Amino acid sequence: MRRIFDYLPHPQRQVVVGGRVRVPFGRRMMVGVVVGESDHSDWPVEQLKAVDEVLDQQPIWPQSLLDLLKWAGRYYQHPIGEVLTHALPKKMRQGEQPNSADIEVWQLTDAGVAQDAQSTKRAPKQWQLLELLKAGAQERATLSAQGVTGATIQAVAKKQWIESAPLSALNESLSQPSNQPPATREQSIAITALCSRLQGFSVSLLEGITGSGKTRVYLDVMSQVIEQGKQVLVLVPEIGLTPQTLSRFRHHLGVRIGLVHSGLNDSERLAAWQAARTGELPVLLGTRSAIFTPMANLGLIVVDEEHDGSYKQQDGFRYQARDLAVMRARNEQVLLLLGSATPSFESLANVEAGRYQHLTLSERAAGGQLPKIAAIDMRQQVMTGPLSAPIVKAMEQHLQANNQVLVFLNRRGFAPVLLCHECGWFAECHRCNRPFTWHKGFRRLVCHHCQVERPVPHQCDSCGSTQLVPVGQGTEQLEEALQEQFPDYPVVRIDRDSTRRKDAFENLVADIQRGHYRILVGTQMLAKGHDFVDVTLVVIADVDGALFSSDFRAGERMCQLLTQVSGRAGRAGQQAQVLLQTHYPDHPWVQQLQTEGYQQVASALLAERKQAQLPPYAAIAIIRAEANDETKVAEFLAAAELVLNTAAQRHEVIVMPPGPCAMVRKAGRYRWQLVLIAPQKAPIQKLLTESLGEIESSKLAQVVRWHVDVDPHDTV
Ligand SMILES: Nc1ncnc2c1ncn2[C@@H]1O[C@H](COP(=O)(O)OP(=O)(O)OP(=O)(O)O)[C@@H](O)[C@H]1O
Ligand SMILES: [Zn+2]
Repeated sequence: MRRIFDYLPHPQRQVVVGGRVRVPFGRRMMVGVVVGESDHSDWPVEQLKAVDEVLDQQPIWPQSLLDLLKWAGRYYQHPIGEVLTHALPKKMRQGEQPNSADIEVWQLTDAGVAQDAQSTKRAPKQWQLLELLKAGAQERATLSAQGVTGATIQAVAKKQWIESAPLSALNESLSQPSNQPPATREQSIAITALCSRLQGFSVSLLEGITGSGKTRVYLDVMSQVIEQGKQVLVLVPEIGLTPQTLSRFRHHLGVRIGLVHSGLNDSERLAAWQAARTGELPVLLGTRSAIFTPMANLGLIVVDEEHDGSYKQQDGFRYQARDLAVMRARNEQVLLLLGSATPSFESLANVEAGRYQHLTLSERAAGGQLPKIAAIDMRQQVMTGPLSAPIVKAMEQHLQANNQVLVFLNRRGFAPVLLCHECGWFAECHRCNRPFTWHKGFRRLVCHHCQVERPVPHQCDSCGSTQLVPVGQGTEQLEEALQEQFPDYPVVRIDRDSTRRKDAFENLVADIQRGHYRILVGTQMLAKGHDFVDVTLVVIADVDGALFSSDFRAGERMCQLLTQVSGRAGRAGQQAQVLLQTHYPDHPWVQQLQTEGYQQVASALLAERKQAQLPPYAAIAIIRAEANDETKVAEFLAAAELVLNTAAQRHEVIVMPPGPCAMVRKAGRYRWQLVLIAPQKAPIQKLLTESLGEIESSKLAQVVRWHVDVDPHDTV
């Protein structure tokens, strides 16, 4: 609900703003957060109920963070109650008291120290755990981020090779920061520039080409902040929290690092939150939602891969964590460091406008040149397998030289369409009107839009023929074909399907690092952020579909993705190559990426945005609605349009007439949207604030599902 509720104070105890209380709500008792005090209410005082129990003597959030949360609720047009709930660990929402003693720490016993690889030969996971603990005690949360499951811990504990340890063991186990190679000249310049800005608020964009050693810059600046006794908050993309990232941070900084990731249980989440909040935790490393963690003594925020789409929450409270980081750094008067090889156009525009400091790393830290992309014109190739002859030949060369080859294809499954050879019928999801993807390994057809599954048919639904053939290829098919073509070189596939099991992703990445595989096939999960030092050839199997997207951000996204994928090659300074298969070698993006770097392509595309008056040179918000009945959706948005058009703020905002989304039907519901555009963000915010109450109170608002998306990532 887009509102707050009034209560009378507790009869005896002091109620604090920003603290939790237990209150009667309807027939239940609920945990609530006090957002303010007032000496009057719009309700008659006899109708007001009193706070039943005061749960916190102190505010849970510092005032600055509570202000940020309130601001976020207003800016993203999301009910403050849900915003505050979103920002709290589950146990806090349930009314529990924070307790940092819940941290589970494990260390080796004497018997554990005595084990060797031989004694755990049949249990490699157990051996991995023993090896990890050799350097000293570790938290369960850090172990799970490195791919160790609870089951493995239990099994090894049962053998009495490990035991739980006090929190103090953790600090003893932290090694002295290890010696690092000297920073490069460009890294030193960036480090000095950043360290001179550690007082007060500012934003710096570190634009460093792939492999230029941005992490090294973060770590050196972080050490300085930690030395001053302050805390650092580091945000990484959803798939960026790998064992490798964690171990780099641990070794370089030599301090305890708190983690916020999806593998944590509720107690661990609460423990990390509390340790950050009290200031005892020097570094908190987490994904999107970590931006809401209170920190007693914040000195720096780092957002790695700041362009990454996973910083935007795509349901419920649709915030952008990078943008909130800017507000948070301002509220708490600290430096915000944004890093990327392919900065978002929003950040580039802020640099252009003089709002952000711009630092660049233009050379690879380990030497060597950034590989250039070379397009292979598919129209002239005779195809015998998924990859064209020049690519197969290049792969052979790189594999024979004992290097790894990465093959990128952003399409999961075996084939995107299963077609009847006799009549042309194809298996289609009736809830989305889109073809099913055939997953050969799971023996299922899966709709990639609504996740619904069905068994693979043996016969055509229409003519009964048994001649069903796959059309197009996904990573599963590519993996199979490559393994056949290169039987001597082990192939691994990394995508959402091959990493479904909880620890699978961490383990596969670790195995790639150890050189267990020579050919790596995968989607963007494989393409971003990893430092695979043996990869010397990157093959981009297919981009043609991405060239036809109607979203105005399609060009930006494609250039970012291709630059990031290409950047996995030659990171240890070797000669490296990137080959791209396309039927459209003359397409301007493909052309530009071959001859120029991301910077040039970005500035050309930014100029187009400016001319077309699209973000980042304009602001957009979308109201989306969906329902089983299409007329209801259309009616609801038409009514919303009317409300928006009669509102006082209307003149600065263009209200586009409602229309169907590009994918008009999904999971059985029809989807329409209404787009608002204005030269600035403020008028849109004012207009929405003024109008949403009325839009929400209409009858149709209860019938259709709808939401507001401010600064949407997807606009079609
Ligand atoms: N000063 C240095 N001297 C030698 N090697 C370095 C130095 N700094 C970083 N490296 C090495 O260079 C490689 C690339 O560094 P890093 O992964 O930090 O790059 P990055 O800028 O984050 O790249 P990307 O954007 O592609 O993820 C790593 O193997 C790292 O160990
Ligand atoms: Zn579907």
